Amino acid sequence: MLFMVQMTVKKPHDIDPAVWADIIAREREYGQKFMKNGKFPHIWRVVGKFSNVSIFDVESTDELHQILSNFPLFPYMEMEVTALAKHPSALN
Ligand SMILES: O=C(O)C[C@H]1C=CC(=O)O1
Repeated sequence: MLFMVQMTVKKPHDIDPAVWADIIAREREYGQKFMKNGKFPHIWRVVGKFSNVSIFDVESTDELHQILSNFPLFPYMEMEVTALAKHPSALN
C-alpha cells in the first residue's frame, strides 16, 4: 500500500539547540533505516518550508502509523496522510 505523507516540522522556539540537534540526528538515522529496507522510498523537501513530502510503501495503515509515530520528531510534526491508488494512465 502506498501513502503520501506531508510532514511539517514545528520547531519549539525555546528548545535547547543541543537537544534539537540530537533529535534531528536520531530522526535521520531512524528514517534512513526505512529508506534502506524499501518502506520509505522517497522524501522530498517542500521548497521554502520546514516540510517534506514522503512516500511510504507499507503493508497496512497500522504499520504506517507505527513507523510515523516512532519518528523522533513526531511530537514536533504535523502529518497529513493520503492513500494512493494506481492511476489508469500510468505506464508502470
Ligand atoms: O526534515 C524533515 O523534513 C523532517 C524529517 C522527517 C523525516 C526525515 O527524515 O526528516
